[in-house]
Amino acid sequence: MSRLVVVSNRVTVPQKSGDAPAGGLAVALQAALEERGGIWMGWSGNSSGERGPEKLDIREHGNITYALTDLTDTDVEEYYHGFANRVLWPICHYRLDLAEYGRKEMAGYFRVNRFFAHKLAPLLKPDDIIWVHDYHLIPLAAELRQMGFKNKIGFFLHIPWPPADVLFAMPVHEQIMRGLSQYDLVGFQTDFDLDNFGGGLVREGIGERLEGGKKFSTYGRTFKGGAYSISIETKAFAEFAVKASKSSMVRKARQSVEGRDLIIGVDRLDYSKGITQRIDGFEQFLKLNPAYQNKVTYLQVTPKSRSEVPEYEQMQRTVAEQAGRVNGALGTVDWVPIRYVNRSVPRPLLAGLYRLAKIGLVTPLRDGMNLVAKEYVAAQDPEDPGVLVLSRFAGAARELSGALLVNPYDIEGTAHAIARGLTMSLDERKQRWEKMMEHLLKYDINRWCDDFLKDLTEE
Ligand SMILES: O=P(O)(O)OC[C@H]1O[C@H](O[C@H]2O[C@H](CO)[C@@H](O)[C@H](O)[C@H]2O)[C@H](O)[C@@H](O)[C@@H]1O
Ligand SMILES: O=c1ccn([C@@H]2O[C@H](COP(=O)(O)OP(=O)(O)O)[C@@H](O)[C@H]2O)c(=O)[nH]1
Repeated sequence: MSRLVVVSNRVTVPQKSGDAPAGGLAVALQAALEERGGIWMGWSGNSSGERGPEKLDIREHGNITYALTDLTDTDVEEYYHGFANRVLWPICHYRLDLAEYGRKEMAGYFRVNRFFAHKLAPLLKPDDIIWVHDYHLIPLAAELRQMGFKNKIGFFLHIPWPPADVLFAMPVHEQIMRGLSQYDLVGFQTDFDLDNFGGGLVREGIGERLEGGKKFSTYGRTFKGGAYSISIETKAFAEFAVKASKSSMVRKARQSVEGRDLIIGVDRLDYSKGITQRIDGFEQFLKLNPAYQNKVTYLQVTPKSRSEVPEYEQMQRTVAEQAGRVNGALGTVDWVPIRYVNRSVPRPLLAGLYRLAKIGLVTPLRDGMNLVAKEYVAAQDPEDPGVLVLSRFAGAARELSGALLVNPYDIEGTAHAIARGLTMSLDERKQRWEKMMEHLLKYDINRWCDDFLKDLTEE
């Protein structure tokens, strides 16, 4: 069997404590690679004023070889903060208003991709299967092809792909599309994203959809496309949640809510996650349903993310102020309606908290998939499952039809869904949960990985 070489910007080498990293890509790739073994190459997360050592930092853990490279401060500024997170991220999340395009950042993005290709090249063998992940590294295949590599190279985009009119607002959209054409398979989270991609090629007159959208022809190449919904280790996570719910930390959390119903939200501090609209929805719920005042606690776990990017820094203040305002207005001497935790919580504890919560509130304005939604479902007690309130704009909504689907821009709609979830009969909760759990057991992280690699390697 060919060796698998995974490349992504974010690589998280397991710590001694066994803590899983926050961020779905790292969590999912860790699980996928543990099963198969292989190389995982990417950014170490470190940077300095000058280019670091020539050699990659190689670390072995189980059957995974981690190959890490440092970047310079300028690289991080231009490639990661600048182009990836201030142009591609907002555009792909339909936020043209937040895109800050600059030629310097764009050049830095392409430069770092070339740098990654040169770092990766010495590790590669002719029959390696290369699997590149996410928007940071779209031009990587083109760089490798230029260096003469003929390997099968696949690409998976973890975030949404927008419709043509949104994409074309990005001045370098053509270079980006051209970059994607150098892969053998380009995978998206949902059929909607795949459709947007094909639609963009056709609209711009630069390509064709073949075989009903399963293949594309553009820039002189024909390559496959597909939708592969990323997932979790469903069975293991469910077992994990049972164990975690008996831990002292979760016991303490249970005691601290003093018999109130727990509502949980877990998201990186990111404008795409709809946190401010969600808090408005919760406030509205309390106002419309005063009988629930002092009867529910909403726990929002929100680790800091990309804090050097101005929009994220600003959001940190906004959310903290908003939670403070709601607590000030509606809280009482013995009840704090919103518990806002602005740091990362280890996944074992999260699993137990999900199981404790009557409602999982997952309301992004736009999200590639959202693994938190899947984790919440997997963690539930089959005899007394909680209710998932899920944004229709999360990739996960294409699969989790047992959730209460909401439009996150409709604040009252979210408020009503919370009320509906809290009063739902046990029979209906079970029915909805069983449907979702059955799906997640079948379509878990291994299925995602197998399906993608099968399509990449088969002729
Ligand atoms: O690496 P960071 O800049 O700290 O950000 C964390 C990750 O955020 C994004 O995650 C996406 O991937 C998830 C798994 O496929 C998906 O469920 C979620 O909807 C996406 O937002 C980003 O795409 C990753 O590259 C980042 O590592
Ligand atoms: O404090 C936290 C917050 C999140 N996560 C994990 O980070 C991932 C978030 O993935 P998701 O796809 O929901 O969103 P992303 O952050 O990748 O956009 C999930 O596995 C969470 O369990 C975590 O371990 N600790």
